[in-house]
Amino acid sequence: MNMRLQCADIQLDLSYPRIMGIVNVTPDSFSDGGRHATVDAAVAQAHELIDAGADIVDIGGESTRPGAESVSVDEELARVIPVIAALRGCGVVVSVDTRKPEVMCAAIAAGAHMVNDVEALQADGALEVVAQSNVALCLMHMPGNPKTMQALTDYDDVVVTVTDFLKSRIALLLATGIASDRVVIDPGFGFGKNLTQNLQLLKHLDRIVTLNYPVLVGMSRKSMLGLITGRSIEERLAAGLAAHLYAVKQGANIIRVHDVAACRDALTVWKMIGDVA
Ligand SMILES: Cn1c(SCC(=O)Nc2ccccc2)nc2c(=O)[nH]c(N)nc21
Repeated sequence: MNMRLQCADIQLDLSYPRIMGIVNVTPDSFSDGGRHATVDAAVAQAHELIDAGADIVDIGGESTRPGAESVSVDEELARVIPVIAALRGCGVVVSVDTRKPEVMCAAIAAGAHMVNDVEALQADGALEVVAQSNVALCLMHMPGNPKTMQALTDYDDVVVTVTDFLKSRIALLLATGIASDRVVIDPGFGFGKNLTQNLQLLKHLDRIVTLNYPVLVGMSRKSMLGLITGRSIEERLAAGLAAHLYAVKQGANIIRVHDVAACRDALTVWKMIGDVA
């Protein structure tokens, strides 16, 4: 696996696991509802996560939870672009979490270093937009779309299906001329997978790691953890740390989390063990 991820003008050293902090710029995330307040709160949240040790902040304007309402291009632009612009020069990798090529284009122009696309750049025009840039690209597996994915859990072997999907997306990007040191892959925990399938993807994550690209995983607060522990969304930190450390043990390189400070401590312990003789 290439140990340095090209994120526009930032090279991210992946010789040890990195943390992607989650920033939701969705009014439902902040009680006040007003967009200006939402943007300001999101910028403040990003700085909090950076201070807590995030190596990447992932700025998302459209919730992709099962059955979530889709957001117009203009609304998503109005939410995420001001936040990305405000983070210019913040010192960490700024990622835009979007499926829309128009949002990718504007985000890259506003200074984003990475595109995190839960649909793996399948939207018309997405490939062309990112091919003109040097941003890092996270390709995640999701069957169908957020509205249909939960009905699409009939896999013969979920690990084979996900691995084959990621292989095909990588091949397409390389054929488009995109440099391999920009590509990150992600099995998409919770996207069109039942509990058993999520656990199989975690247990056999090494088979995705052997594709020889950096692997990003995101299980933070997700329902798979709730199903196992019975905990509510606010109470899933311990379960999330356990799951993410198992993924790191299997070779995951980037962990997408809400609770950056806790994850930082867990990965600091991990790194110390790795660095000792
Ligand atoms: C944007 N995005 C998401 S959003 C879903 C989520 O956090 N749901 C959720 C959050 C909190 C509680 C319950 C569910 N998950 C991933 C992921 O696993 N990988 C990559 N690359 N991007 C991702």
